[in-house]
Amino acid sequence: MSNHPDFPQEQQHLADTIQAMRQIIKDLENDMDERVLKISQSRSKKDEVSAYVHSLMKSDHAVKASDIAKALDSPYFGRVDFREDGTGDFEHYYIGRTKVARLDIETVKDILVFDWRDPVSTIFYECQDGRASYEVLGRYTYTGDVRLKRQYKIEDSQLISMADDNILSKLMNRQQESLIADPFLLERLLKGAGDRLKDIVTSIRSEQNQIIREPLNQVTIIQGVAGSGKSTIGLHRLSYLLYNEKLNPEKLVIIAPNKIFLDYISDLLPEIDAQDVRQMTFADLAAAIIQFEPVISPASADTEPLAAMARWKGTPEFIKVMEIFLDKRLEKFCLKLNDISLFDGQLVISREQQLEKVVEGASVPYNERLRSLQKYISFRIRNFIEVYEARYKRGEARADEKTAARYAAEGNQFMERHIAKWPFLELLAGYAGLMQDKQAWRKIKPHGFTIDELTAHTGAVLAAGQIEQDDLAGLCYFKLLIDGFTQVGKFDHIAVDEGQDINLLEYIVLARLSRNTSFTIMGDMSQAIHTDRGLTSWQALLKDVFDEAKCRYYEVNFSYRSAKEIVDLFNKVLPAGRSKAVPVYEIGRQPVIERAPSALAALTSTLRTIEEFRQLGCKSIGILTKLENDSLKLYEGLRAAAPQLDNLNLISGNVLSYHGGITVAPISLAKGLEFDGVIIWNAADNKFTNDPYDARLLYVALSRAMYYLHILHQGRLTPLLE
Ligand SMILES: Nc1ncnc2c1ncn2[C@@H]1O[C@H](COP(=O)(O)OP(=O)(O)OP(=O)(O)O)[C@@H](O)[C@H]1O
Repeated sequence: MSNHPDFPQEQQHLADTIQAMRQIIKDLENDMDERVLKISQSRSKKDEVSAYVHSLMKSDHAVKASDIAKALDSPYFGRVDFREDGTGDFEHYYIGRTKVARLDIETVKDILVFDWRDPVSTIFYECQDGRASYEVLGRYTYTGDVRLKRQYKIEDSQLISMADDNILSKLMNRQQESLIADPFLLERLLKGAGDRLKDIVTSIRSEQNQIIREPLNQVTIIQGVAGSGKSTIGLHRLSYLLYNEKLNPEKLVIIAPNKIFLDYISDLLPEIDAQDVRQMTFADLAAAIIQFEPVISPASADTEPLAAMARWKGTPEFIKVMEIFLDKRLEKFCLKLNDISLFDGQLVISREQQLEKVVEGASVPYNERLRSLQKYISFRIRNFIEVYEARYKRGEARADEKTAARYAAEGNQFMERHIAKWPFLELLAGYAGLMQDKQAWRKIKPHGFTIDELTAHTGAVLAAGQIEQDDLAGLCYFKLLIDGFTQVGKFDHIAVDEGQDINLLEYIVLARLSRNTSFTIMGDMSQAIHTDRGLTSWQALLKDVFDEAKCRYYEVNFSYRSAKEIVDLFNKVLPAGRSKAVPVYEIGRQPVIERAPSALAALTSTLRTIEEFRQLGCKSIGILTKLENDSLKLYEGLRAAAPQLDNLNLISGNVLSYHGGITVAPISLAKGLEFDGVIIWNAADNKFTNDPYDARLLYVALSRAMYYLHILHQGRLTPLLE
């Protein structure tokens, strides 16, 4: 690539750019010095507005100077030559991670490098067969010819290599032989998993670019096969939205399945300027809503009828029960309301007046209704006493000090006694009460469990001071109905990863926290491996939660993670009717399937394979088991058999961070992660039957591997792989 005929020219361009960048940094620094002077001059003239503007500009320039300085090593990675229809010459646009522009921008030539998130950069990512267009502010569209698309590898301010026009879209038409010929992408894909998810700014594909640049205020759903870059695209989209919509990162949140996954994506966020975006699991969010850290019951609902109950608790039907419960309670309260007569009959608050206060407003929370009546009564009483006191102080004949004191005491006493009997609801007690109110459940016709089973089970867990994972959404919604979401502000955008594992009620809670129903939801229905929670289909989500929202649904089927040999294998275990993954590169080594006559033999083979993978250059190795217990035993077995193994880590439910190296993990917790090499600990037929649940679990396991896969089975091999 360095023998490209334009190489010397590009070297010169790079040198010129770097020199210009240094000059811009100097100009920015000079400008900052001048601003310091101007700030103090403005202050001495008591012109705080000017001082404020100068200090804003100063900090803005400080950030720019630091960003440009960081970009000196590698100012850009791409270039496109574009001529808008109806205009004269082709313009060269250089694309990098940071915008580099002179202080005064008079023409486009003053922008030396465009940020990858700028509208024009779309040409670089999406140019198809010599034509491209880009949109600015969602209103202006520029269309034209693309003469050249060029990629660069620049390190330490030196041009290492370059290549022209390798557009995946051309290859996409050749589905049969869809392997990518783009050397830059190939190099990137062969780089290995490393410890954390990586940014793909330099190699975003056309179909990914479209998703990243979807408008803010809509529900964007990305359904994609394993390794298709859903998490990566979703996070780049956040970066794009922050940059273009000028959002406050604190108002963006990523909801991910567990802490391990959050740790796994943590390195990528600063790379794409999204480090301040909030990151939490649904349980974290629930704790913020209900305002205490719940003790989650360790028992899992993986057997029927517990799983069926847990599934049901994630449906909108549960809301109906809560509403009936609260409506009835409010109705009962209203029935008990009577005219209030105080102060020798001089103050009467009629039942109708009180009722009006209680039923006022459409979606006022239950406790708030009571509180508003309380405030109203208290106001009327205070008002009466104040007016009476004023009358007596003015010396009016029919008012005296003694009566004023008596009225004040009567008012206070009344408020205390009267309100004490009101049925205000505390969250947990109220939720427990819901489980005891048979009337509220009357209309529910459950499948796979009885209402008595559900209410007794949930009541017992609550009585033990615990909460089940599957009650969190219900508790949040109950909180909404009784107090509202007063403590958690609304988010400008919510990104949900592994979105298939979030149930409808959880989505309903999230939707109530979203300012403009602005979501990016990434997931894969083929990876729905929880029997007790999650979605049954994206259609159900669109219909039951987002029926009134603007929605955009994407399917991505290219698998960028795994080599063709691995993709071919995991495609085999996918249940019929599911979209197959399309591989984009191959490695030339088939996965190995090995029968181990005993657990000891499997352990020996695991150690041998680890060594072999290391020889092949694997930095990260995953050893995956079906169950968490198996992982624990295997980890201990490996520790005992090979104490010298360095960086051997176990992932279990209470582990919060991911360390890379050799990871022993149950498949459910390895979801979302990837490894250079994967060993499946036991793919025997008694572990993975023909059941669709087992098929999905195995699919997740196999698709964690980038290059190498070794499948052990103790006993007969699972029919899924035969
Ligand atoms: N355009 C791209 N250029 C380079 N690498 C890419 C690109 N798109 C995706 N990848 C790589 O593909 C791998 C899989 O990406 P990611 O983990 O985001 O996929 P996913 O769809 O969320 O996977 P899963 O659902 O299986 O967890 C990552 O290593 C990512 O860096």
